[in-house]
Amino acid sequence: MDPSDQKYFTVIDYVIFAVLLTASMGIGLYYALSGGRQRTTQEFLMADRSMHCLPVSLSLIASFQSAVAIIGVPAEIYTHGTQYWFIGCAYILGLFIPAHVFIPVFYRLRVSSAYEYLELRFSKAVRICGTLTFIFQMVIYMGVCVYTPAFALNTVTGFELWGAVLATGLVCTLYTTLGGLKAVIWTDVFQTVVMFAGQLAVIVVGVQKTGGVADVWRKVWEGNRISGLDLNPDPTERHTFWTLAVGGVFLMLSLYGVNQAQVQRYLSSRTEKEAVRSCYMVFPSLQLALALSCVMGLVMFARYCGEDHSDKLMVIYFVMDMLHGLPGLPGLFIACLFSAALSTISSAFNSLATVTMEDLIKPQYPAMTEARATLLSKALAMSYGLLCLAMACLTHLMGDSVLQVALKIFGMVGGPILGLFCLGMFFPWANSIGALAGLGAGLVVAFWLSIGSILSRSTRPLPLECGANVTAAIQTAISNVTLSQPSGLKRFYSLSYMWYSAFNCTTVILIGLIISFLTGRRVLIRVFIIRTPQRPPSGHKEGNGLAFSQEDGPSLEERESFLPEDFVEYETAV
Ligand SMILES: CC(C)(CO)[C@@H](O)C(=O)NCCC(=O)O
Ligand code: NA
Repeated sequence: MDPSDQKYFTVIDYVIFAVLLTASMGIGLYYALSGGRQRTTQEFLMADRSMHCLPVSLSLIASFQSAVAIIGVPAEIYTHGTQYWFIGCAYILGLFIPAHVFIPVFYRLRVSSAYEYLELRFSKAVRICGTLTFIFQMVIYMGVCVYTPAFALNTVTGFELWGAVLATGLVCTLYTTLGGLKAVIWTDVFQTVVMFAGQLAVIVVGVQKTGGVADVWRKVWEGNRISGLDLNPDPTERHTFWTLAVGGVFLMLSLYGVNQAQVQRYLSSRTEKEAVRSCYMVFPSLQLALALSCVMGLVMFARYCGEDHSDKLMVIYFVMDMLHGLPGLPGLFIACLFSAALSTISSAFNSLATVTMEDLIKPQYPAMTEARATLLSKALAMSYGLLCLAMACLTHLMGDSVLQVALKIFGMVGGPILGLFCLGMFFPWANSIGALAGLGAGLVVAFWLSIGSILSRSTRPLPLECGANVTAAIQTAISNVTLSQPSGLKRFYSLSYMWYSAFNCTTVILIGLIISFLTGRRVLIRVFIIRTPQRPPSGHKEGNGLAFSQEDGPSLEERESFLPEDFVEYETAV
C-alpha cells in the first residue's frame, strides 16, 4: 500500500483530529480553573466524590476499551469467526459481582486506593506488594495502548509514527495533570461518544459499499464466520464458550472489581447507590461496544473473503479503503482510535498517580501538607505520562496480536491481584504471610506459564487462518514430529490465555490458604463486619465479606482511627 497520507486525509480530516485533541485539552483546562481548582488531593484524585452515575459509567467502559480492542476484535472475528462474541456472556456476572461484592466493601471503607484495603485486612507489606504489582501491570499496558493506534496509522497511511505517539502522550499528560479525575472522567464521556460514532460510520459505509445487509449476511454465512456455541471443555482451546463466558468472568472481575482505575471511579460517585448504578449501566454500553467491533469484523469479511489478508493491521486498511473519498470520515475514524487510546491512558495516569501517592508516599510522610501532596500528585501524573512514552518504545519490540497481548497482561498480572483481594474478602482465616506467599507464588506461576506458552508456541505452526493451505498442513506435520517436550508441561503451556485470570487468581488463593494454615492456625477468630450508615446492622448475617482476623489485622486502635462507628465485632469458631 502506498504510504502516503495524501491519499486518505483532506484538510477536514486533520481538522476533526485537531478538534478531538483541543476539546480534550479544553476540558482539562476547564476543570483546572473551576470548582476547587484542583487544590486538594480529594478533588484531583477523587473528583470530590461528587460524580453522577452516567459520566462514571461511560468512563468505566472507556478505561479498558482502547484502540487495541477497536483494531483487535474485528481482526479476531475476520480470522476466527464470531466465537469471541460470547465474551459478552461474561459481562453479566463480571459486572453483577463487582456491583454487589467489591463496590460495597471499597465504598464503605471510604478508602482512596483499593490497596488500602489490603493493609486493613492483612498488613502494610501486602499493601505495598499489591501496589507494586498494579503499577507494573498498568505501565506495560499503557505502552501497548499508546503505541497501537500510532503504529497502525503509520503503517497504513504514513501518518508520522512518533509524532502521533508524542501528540497522544503529551495531550493526555497535560489534561490529566491540569484537570485531575474530573477532567479524566468528562473527557472519557466525550471520547466514548466519538469512539462509538467512528465505529458506526465505518459499519454504515462498509455495509453500503459491500451491497447491503443481506449481502453481508450471505457472505459471512457462506464464509462460515457465524460460529455456533463451542462447548468443547478442553481448557487449551483458545476460544470456546467456557473459556470466554467463564474465564472471561475472572478477567472482568480483575478489571471491574479490583482494578484501581475502576475502583477510583466507583469511589468518586456521590453515593454508593450511584456507584452500583454506574456499574449496571456499563452492561448495555459494553455490549454495544462489543457488538460494534464484532459487526465491523463481519463487514470486513464480507468485503475481503477469499483474499488472504492475515495482516493484524488489516482493520486500518479496510477502514481507509471504505472511507477514502468521503472527506471527514477517515478523520472521524482516526479520532475514534485516538479517543479510545486517550481515554485509557488518562485513566492509567490518574490511577497510577493515586496509588503512588496514597500507598507509597503518604504513609512515609504522614505530616505532608495538602498543598504539597496535591503538587506531588500532579508531578506523579506527569511523570507517568512521560514513562508511558518510554513504554511505547518497548512495545515497538513486541509481536503477536495486540488484543491477545493486552488480554494476556490482564490475566498474568491482574489475575494474581484479583486472587489477593478474594483471599482477603472471602477467607477470614487467611493471614498476611499467606497473602504474601500466595501473591509471590501466583506471579511466579503466571510468568512461568506465559513465558512457557511463548517459547513453546515458537516451535508450533501458525494457527490455520482464512486461507488455510498446504504449507500450513506440512508445518503441522513437521512440528508434530519435532516437538519433544513432556506432554504434561506442554499441555500446561498451551492453556488458553482466556483462563489466565481464573488460573492465576486460583493459585494465589490456594497457596495463600495453605501457607495461612501452616503459619497461624487458630480456634477463634474475630470477624469485623462493616456497618453502613444507610443500613443499620442486624446481627452478623448481613456481613458483606470483609473480615479481619485477630492476629494479622490492624490493631484495634488503628481500626478505630479509620472508621470508629462502622465496625461490629464478634467471635466465631473456625
Ligand atoms: C476488557 C474487554 C475484554 C471487555 O470486553 C475489552 O474491552 C477488551 O478486549 N479490551 C482489550 C484491551 C484494550 O482494548 O485495550
Ligand atoms: Na479507552
